[in-house]
Amino acid sequence: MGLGECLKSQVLCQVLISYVFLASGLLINLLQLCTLPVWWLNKSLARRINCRLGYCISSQSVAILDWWSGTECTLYTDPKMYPLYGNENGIVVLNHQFEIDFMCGWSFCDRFGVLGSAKVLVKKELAYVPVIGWMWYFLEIVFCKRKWEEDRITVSQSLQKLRDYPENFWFLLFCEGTRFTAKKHQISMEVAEKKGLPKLKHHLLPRTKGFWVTIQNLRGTVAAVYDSTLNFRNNESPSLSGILSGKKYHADLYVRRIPLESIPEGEAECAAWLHKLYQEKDGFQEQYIQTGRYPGPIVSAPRRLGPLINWLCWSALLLFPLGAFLVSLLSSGSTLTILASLAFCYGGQCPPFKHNARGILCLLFYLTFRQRAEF
Ligand SMILES: CC/C=C\C/C=C\C/C=C\C/C=C\C/C=C\C/C=C\CCC(=O)SCCNC(=O)CCNC(=O)[C@H](O)C(C)(C)COP(=O)(O)OP(=O)(O)OC[C@H]1O[C@@H](n2cnc3c(N)ncnc32)[C@H](O)[C@@H]1OP(=O)(O)O
Ligand SMILES: CCCCCCCC/C=C\CCCCCCCC(=O)OC[C@@H](O)COP(=O)(O)O
Repeated sequence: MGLGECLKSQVLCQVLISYVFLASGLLINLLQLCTLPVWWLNKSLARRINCRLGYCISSQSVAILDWWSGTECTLYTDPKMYPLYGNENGIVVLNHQFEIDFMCGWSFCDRFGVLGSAKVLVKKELAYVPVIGWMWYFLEIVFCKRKWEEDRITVSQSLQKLRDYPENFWFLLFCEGTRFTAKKHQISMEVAEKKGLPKLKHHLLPRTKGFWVTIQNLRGTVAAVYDSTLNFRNNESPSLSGILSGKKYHADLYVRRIPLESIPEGEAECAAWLHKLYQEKDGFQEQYIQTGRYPGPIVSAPRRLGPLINWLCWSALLLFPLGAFLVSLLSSGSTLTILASLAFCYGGQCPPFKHNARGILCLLFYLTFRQRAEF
């Protein structure tokens, strides 16, 4: 193991990264709160400011993925469509299988200049997660309760508000509605059978109502659906903790641009269209598993320096006071205080506390990533 890898695998590094993310995130949340008066004076300006502030948070996750772990993201798409990406509004339909799929999504957003304005339909519970959830509130992210009787009104209202959004945005939809597991797949295929729909091998049966309501409300605002299929090389299942400890993965994303006019308007026709799309997506997944690649050419969408610069600036800003505090602690000369601090910092690496340190570090992520067993 080289020096770089050894450094990245240190729990202390991961604690420092998390500290920078949390401290800067809360500070940015506070700044977002301060933009509230601007909303009443100049809504468009408030939205643009919040895009920049949101970028300061989400691009840290991109920096961890692209620069800290060195994960590579390869794009398969029609080169003729490439100039449109980032220069129009799009609805992204993505498979939901991997723990870090949202990070790869954000990385592609950054590569096309729409990271600050990226939107998504997320479960309401995520709105209460500090930093990310609070940031989303100011970015006008669309929350759903996964109770159609309520969502049909609230989701429509939130989508209508995006019609005069001042920046180009991508609206991400995980139509499967939850992350893929074997058990959920089995239940979902039973539903498919009851509905007389063809079975899918690599996807859950898509939930069609959210897609239909999105198309209906964003028609005229959004130019196309970006049908996107994500996979990782070597059959890897990447994890957030792997990324944090510097493990490099290789993501492949296949994107097809489908003009919105070609999607039927009626609810039943739109649902049938989405089911057909997922059958095609299933075929692309199968092809990837069999051959290690998607149909179509690879186009270059390189990682950008912005996230790295943003991350380094926040790190410098927030690690400096921490370092100054440690120096003052050491120079205090109190043996007891120094020993207590060392025990606090390194205790997490000694058995039986080894996993506790990571446990504390990942508490926030646990709240977010826990899977609902009852689904
Ligand atoms: C160039 C590069 C391109 C792309 C780059 C890629 C991406 C970048 C883009 C943006 C990035 C931005 C942000 C990313 C950041 C973070 C995102 C992170 C995480 C979000 C994760 C989530 O929160 S996912 C959960 C929330 N989302 C959804 O649920 C969406 C899908 N769901 C729906 O649409 C639902 O319809 C609903 C939520 C609107 C309403 O749900 P409800 O359950 O009330 O109704 P349903 O219609 O779904 O259910 C009733 C019908 O479903 C049938 N049924 C029952 N059981 C099942 C089952 N197990 N499977 C399937 N279907 C089932 C039931 O029979 C009913 O059928 P009907 O025929 O009567 O409709
Ligand atoms: C710490 C260093 C910087 C790392 C940056 C990473 C930021 C991560 C912080 C908080 C995470 C918030 C992002 C939310 C994305 C979570 C995706 C998710 O939760 O999917 C669950 C969804 O499928 C449905 O779940 P269930 O059907 O309820 O099961």
